[in-house]
Amino acid sequence: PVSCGVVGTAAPVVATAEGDDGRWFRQLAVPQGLVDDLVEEALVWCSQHGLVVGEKNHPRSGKAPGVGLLHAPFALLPMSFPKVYWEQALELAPLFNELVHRVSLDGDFLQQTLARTKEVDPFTRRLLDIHSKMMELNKKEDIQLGLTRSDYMVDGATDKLLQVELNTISTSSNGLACGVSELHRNLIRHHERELGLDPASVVGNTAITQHAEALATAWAEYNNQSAVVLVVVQAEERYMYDQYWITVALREMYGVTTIRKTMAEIEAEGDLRPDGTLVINGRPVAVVYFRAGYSPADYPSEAEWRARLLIERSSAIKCPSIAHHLVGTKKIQQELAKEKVLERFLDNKSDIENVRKCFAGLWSLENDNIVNSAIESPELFVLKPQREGGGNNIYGDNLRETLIRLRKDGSNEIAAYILMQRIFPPASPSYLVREGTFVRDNVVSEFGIFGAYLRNKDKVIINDQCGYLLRTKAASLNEGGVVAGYAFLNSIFLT
Ligand SMILES: Nc1ncnc2c1ncn2[C@@H]1O[C@H](COP(=O)(O)OP(=O)(O)O)[C@@H](O)[C@H]1O
Ligand SMILES: N[C@H](CCC(=O)N[C@@H](CS)C(=O)NCCC(=O)O)C(=O)O
Ligand SMILES: [Mg+2]
Repeated sequence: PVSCGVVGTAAPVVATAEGDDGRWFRQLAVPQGLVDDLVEEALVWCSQHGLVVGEKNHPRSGKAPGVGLLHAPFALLPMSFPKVYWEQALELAPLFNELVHRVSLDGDFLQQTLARTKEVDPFTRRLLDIHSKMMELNKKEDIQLGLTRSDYMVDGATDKLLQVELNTISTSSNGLACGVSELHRNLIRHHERELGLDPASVVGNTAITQHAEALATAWAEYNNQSAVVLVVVQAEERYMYDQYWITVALREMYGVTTIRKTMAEIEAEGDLRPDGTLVINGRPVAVVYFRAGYSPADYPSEAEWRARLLIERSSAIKCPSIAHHLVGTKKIQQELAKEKVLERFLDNKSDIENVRKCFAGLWSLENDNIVNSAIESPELFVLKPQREGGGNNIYGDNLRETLIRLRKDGSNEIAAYILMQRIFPPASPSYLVREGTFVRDNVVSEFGIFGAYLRNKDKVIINDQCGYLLRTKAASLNEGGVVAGYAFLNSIFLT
């Protein structure tokens, strides 16, 4: 293993990503002769149970449901996952929910921390402008709904569970994640003897029911029986089936109506009543559930920014509010990792310790020692812009060249990025299925716990974990993400 003289934090000793050092993280073993049958059964199951995405080559698969379907990418069988990490992540969920809420209340902290980024990153600036307008209006959000997801990787060198990021907007795969654990249970049930695992060992996923419950409870808090839940979506959405799992459950379990609108449609069809009610074509909106709006691509014109401002100014419950959205930026993640900052937002010492324990190395580019280390050993770091949705990070030689360019230019563009310690999870062989065929590859996994936080003034109505997401990808890949096209949906059985 290579250690690097990274100053200012425990030197991350790098475990090799090659070879099978999976230790406790292993796909359930499957007799070689059974693989083809399992793949065929799994593909049939996906088709019959809506574990599907829109097929990217089909012209209308992102426009109309039921058109151009393809099974979602999945790992053939579940991954063993040590109970100790599962329990640690569960315990952290309500702490991160509370942290997000507390930080979202400190408008000055958000504005100051992002002030440098604002100068060089137009997207973050537009979000901050809406946030500062709300501060000028002294806009209070009595009812707050946060549907978060905290993503982790186990660092192979230290066996520590380290947070990759905290998502506060459009946390997705909450629908499909449930499907893949059902798929695995089904396969194991039909081959229990050959696979030697009790199907009940596959950890059930409560993400659909708990997200629906949180949205329905927020809708009830708004207390207008004729109001709807507005789902903000992209015009082209091949992940719509993940979203429909939540909105269909909302209707079937709670009788709550949802409407799907793009930001452009909201600008064209939306209005504010004098009492602040947001109406879309005359229908009052209780909750705005953002499944878009997290990326510059979601704001192709000023119309979309006007829609975001209209929503923010309204009395609708925003999931998330602009403040909650900003808390989820990578810059804030990096700031919260600085000494003594958590103490500003959390009271309980052991809570603070538990949160801090899962932080990986996180630095701004003003830290010359770290930038030098990263130029010297770029493979030990990840360079991150303030972007969400997967596929945005910079690695390896590109990371080194970017840092050298930024240093040479002496530009304040450095404030658009953060540097993060690269985490090397233990790798192990696994069968992965995409577009009807399987490959066997050495893989690493990223484990996310969804969180739901609902508060009405001082009353905390929900503060809980609400299901999980395991994403598995080839160990040779830098980037991750299912929508971004790198990772496969997976499930776990505890060991
Ligand atoms: N510190 C890290 N170490 C290893 N891989 C990382 C790290 N940070 C991000 N990644 C990889 O990049 C992917 C995207 O990074 P992330 O910070 O989650 O950005 P996004 O908000 O776009 O999802 C992650 O899913 C993971 O696969
Ligand atoms: N199309 C949008 C996708 C929204 C989206 O990319 N969300 C990010 C956090 S911002 C995320 O949670 N990604 C987990 C699944 C993955 O790995 O791709 C939607 O369906 O809402
Ligand atoms: Mg991510």
